[in-house]
Amino acid sequence: MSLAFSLERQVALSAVARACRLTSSVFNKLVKNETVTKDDKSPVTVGDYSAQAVVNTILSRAFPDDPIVGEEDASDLKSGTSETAQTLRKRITELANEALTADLAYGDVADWGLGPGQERTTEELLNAIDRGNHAGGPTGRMWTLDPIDGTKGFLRGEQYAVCLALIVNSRVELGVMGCPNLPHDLSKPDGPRGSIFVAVRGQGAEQRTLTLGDPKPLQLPHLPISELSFLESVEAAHSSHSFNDRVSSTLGITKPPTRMDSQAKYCALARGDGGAYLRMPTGVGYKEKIWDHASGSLLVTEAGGMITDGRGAPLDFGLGRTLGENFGIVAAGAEVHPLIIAAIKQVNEQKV
Ligand SMILES: Nc1ncnc2c1ncn2[C@@H]1O[C@H](COP(=O)(O)O)[C@@H](O)[C@H]1OP(=O)(O)O
Ligand SMILES: [Mg+2]
Ligand SMILES: [Mg+2]
Ligand SMILES: [Mg+2]
Repeated sequence: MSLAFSLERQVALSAVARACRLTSSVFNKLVKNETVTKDDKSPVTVGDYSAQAVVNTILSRAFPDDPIVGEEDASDLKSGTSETAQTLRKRITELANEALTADLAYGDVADWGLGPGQERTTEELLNAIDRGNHAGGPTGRMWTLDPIDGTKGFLRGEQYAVCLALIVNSRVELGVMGCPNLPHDLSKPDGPRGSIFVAVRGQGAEQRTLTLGDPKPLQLPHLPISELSFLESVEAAHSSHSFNDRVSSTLGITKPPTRMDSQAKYCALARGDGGAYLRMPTGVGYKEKIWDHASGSLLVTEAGGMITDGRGAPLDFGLGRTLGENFGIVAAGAEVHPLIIAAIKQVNEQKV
């Protein structure tokens, strides 16, 4: 008898591993005009588009009936007539095809449309990106993809993650994250780096190499307050650093926060770095997206930790493309999590 979601896990690992090779190689070659600004003022690069094209192409071939909720869409790319738009389309086609046609590697199956000779046309690849336009919702199977989470970190040469999760009836069942720049040891930032993380509900969490070898099970250690350090965003606009400071003081945490872009924070947490991830909104109005938390939330719970919003409510992945009214994120070891929720309440009460 095979384990639940074993095929989905194999496909997702293969897709994320290929996307990570693409994003790592594109970083060194990015040139002017390969990064554009979206309507919400956030950046998107040829790396984000090509990685979404690669992952969606593989998913569509392996699971043709599964909808995908992906961050990027190709409408501007398809309609653009400028020289920049034409260059972007050409680059995305080259990069995605390079990744899709690379030799079969560990776990790959040629039937997924991979390997030499499996080139796609520009139109096919842009349509694959747009397979990510699903609206989400409470029932059925769906994948959610952030092809580059933490694009600002990616552009700085710092942390980012390729994040893919399978949601069934609002519940995350499988999560895979590739972190090409994450140091194996955070205290040695110039040492070896790059890992892929995977979790399946009820089957635990593990860390592997970027070529999917050497699986290591992950278990969140119990860290006393004296050893805790909050994992938080680099970008001050994405989560409130000052609020975290106040929660930290309330809890008696003395270690400085560890700032890191993207869902790499969940990966660091799951393997025992930091001990807690706190993300409180900087203002009203921003709704967290499901692709920004689905894979990370399962990784943390399968490593023995807990995750809720800032008020202690469960994250709701069945409301559409966003987490709806969930307010902030708290992820930590099971012993520390309730203490953080209590400290947040205390800080909020002091404010009024
Ligand atoms: N105002 C905001 N508040 C919270 N998160 C945001 C905000 N704007 C963008 N984000 C998202 O936060 C995530 C990165 O988080 P972090 O700063 O912790 O790395 C990205 O997915 C980013 O979206 P985007 O992918 O569009 O850049
Ligand atoms: Mg992204
Ligand atoms: Mg993101
Ligand atoms: Mg983005």
